[in-house]
Amino acid sequence: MASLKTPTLKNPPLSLSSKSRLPSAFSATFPNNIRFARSLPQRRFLIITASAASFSNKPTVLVAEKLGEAGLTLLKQFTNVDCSYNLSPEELCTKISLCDALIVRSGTKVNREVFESSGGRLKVVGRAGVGIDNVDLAAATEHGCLVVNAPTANTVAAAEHGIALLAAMARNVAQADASVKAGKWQRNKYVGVSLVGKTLAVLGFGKVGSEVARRAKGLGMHVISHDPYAPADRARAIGVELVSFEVAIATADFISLHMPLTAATSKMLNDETFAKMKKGVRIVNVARGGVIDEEALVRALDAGIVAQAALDVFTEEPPKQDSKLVQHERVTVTPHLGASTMEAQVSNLLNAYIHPSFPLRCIIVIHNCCFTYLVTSPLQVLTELKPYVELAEKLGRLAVQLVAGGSGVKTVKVSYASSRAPDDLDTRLLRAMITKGIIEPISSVFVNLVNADYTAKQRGLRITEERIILDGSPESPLESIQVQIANVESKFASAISESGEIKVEGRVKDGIPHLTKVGSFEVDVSLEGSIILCRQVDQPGMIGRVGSILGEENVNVSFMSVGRIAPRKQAVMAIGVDEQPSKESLKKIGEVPAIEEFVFLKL
Ligand SMILES: NC(=O)c1ccc[n+]([C@@H]2O[C@H](COP(=O)([O-])OP(=O)(O)OC[C@H]3O[C@@H](n4cnc5c(N)ncnc54)[C@H](O)[C@@H]3O)[C@@H](O)[C@H]2O)c1
Ligand SMILES: O=C(O)[C@H](O)COP(=O)(O)O
Repeated sequence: MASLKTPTLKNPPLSLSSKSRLPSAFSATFPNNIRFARSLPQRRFLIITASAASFSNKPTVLVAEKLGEAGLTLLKQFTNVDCSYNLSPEELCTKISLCDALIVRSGTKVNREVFESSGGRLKVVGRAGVGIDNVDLAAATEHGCLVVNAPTANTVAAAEHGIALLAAMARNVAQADASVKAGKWQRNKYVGVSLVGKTLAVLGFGKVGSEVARRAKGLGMHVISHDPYAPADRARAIGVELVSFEVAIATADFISLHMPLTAATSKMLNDETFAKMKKGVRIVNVARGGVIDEEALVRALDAGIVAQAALDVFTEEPPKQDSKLVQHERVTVTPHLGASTMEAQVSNLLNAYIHPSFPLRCIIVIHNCCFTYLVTSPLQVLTELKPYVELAEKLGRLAVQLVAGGSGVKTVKVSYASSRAPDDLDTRLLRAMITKGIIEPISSVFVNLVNADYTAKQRGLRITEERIILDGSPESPLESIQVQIANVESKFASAISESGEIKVEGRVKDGIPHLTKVGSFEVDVSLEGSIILCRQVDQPGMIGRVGSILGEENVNVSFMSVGRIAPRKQAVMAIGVDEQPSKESLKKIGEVPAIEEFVFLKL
């Protein structure tokens, strides 16, 4: 990561007209005229190219722990940055309701209370570092909040610290240093052990573990590793043999821990496992304190099973000053310094803000909730889908408002008609938006891609999807989207199709979502503002009568369309209005003799 610098501050923002200079793969226009990004072949990240002026309403980012200055400077161009360190849990909960994003390191507990206190405003938690064990991921998902980390920013720093601790422990550097400073000269007391030829077991052969292994090989150590999920060929490629946990701990002279803290790895080293280790084993932990049962480690040290330990991380941080483990003579400790190099501190925040995925995950998320979802797909696809995303949400909104009572929605069927091959259309985003459209009008839940499926499941809402393959040109991703709600009554009987479900269908025309079918009636009204649907007996003058009722109240009609079964038979009139008509006007519309039913729907 030494190649990561802070050059972006020197690069002028691209002008909005400079599209031709952007590699097409990363050229896209986003809401609020935010334009991202151009790639720099010589660097490994993308640059946010929106100028600060593009952001009319800057979101607020709470930076709760100290980060590199360069990254903060960059962040300040695009957001209002509130750097508030050492907040108490109560202070964090109070502040969070005013923030769109939160950036933390390992010292801040982002628990359920934090998400609950945010009142739905918090859209992204950025973890400037690797470990996300301090963030309640389930609560984040439930509250529709993305959690993003910077998984590679401090890999080398952590690996180097692991090696530093390994060597310092083997040669009693910290203890000898303290002794000399105390005026002693104890050459015999601090005789160390050599690393060369010794067996090192790396537990967790991920990013940090493999870098530690590589470096240990360079020191002449025999390196084995246990990692149930690591590919053996990746280990073999650097001369490391993957072995079982039992073999690893039984044969190692040194053990270095590099797995995440999870339910499965919690207290992985305990009385039972220490008992299976080679007598005199030495242990390094730069992963997470919780992977070791710390009391058991003290017992193993006292029993001589563990000769020495070097620890950068603790179950409780900072550990109690009188902790037996910390005070143990044969234990070397550092205050969670694994990521703390000058280089890693810069790259942490840059990784978090300039990494190809992070601007999309963070800046777009906090600028436009619709684009919360656009984090894992190529930008062109996302740009192309944008009007369909709007259409999907609006159809969901319309369909649920047509349900009598608005509740009891359990079964929704979505049909996507498209000329594209099924593999060519990822409908997750559309499904999430339909879910949002259905759930939000009838609840206080905030729905987005992160929590859509979870929220639907929680509410017992089953959404099935069907693809209708059309012949024709696959230029546009979709011809139409149809949303059907089964087993419910409608407050607008004409919305019930022949097969008994509430049915609405829409299309995108000239980039604008249109409602094109209600029940069995063809209509055509752009989905902007609000809509009045009327069923009437088809006869002259109806458009004029309703139009003048609305006109009297200065309600602007944006669109009108009539769908009928046959001349002079029943028809459905769809009227788009820019303003919400008063109750009186709606009552007057209902009193027009030819109108048999009507409904007002907010988009
Ligand atoms: N001390 C620090 O400042 C510091 C800095 C960076 C990373 N870390 C910590 O180091 C750890 C590793 O980070 P990383 O970036 O290498 O993560 P990583 O995800 O790349 O690697 C973790 C590896 O652990 C493996 N693993 C999971 N369960 C395991 C188990 N039961 N037994 C053995 N291996 C298991 C995974 O398969 C994975 O390969 C994390 O806990 C991280 O938080 C600490
Ligand atoms: O998980 C990590 O990235 C490391 O433990 C570093 O944590 P820090 O950002 O609190 O230094």
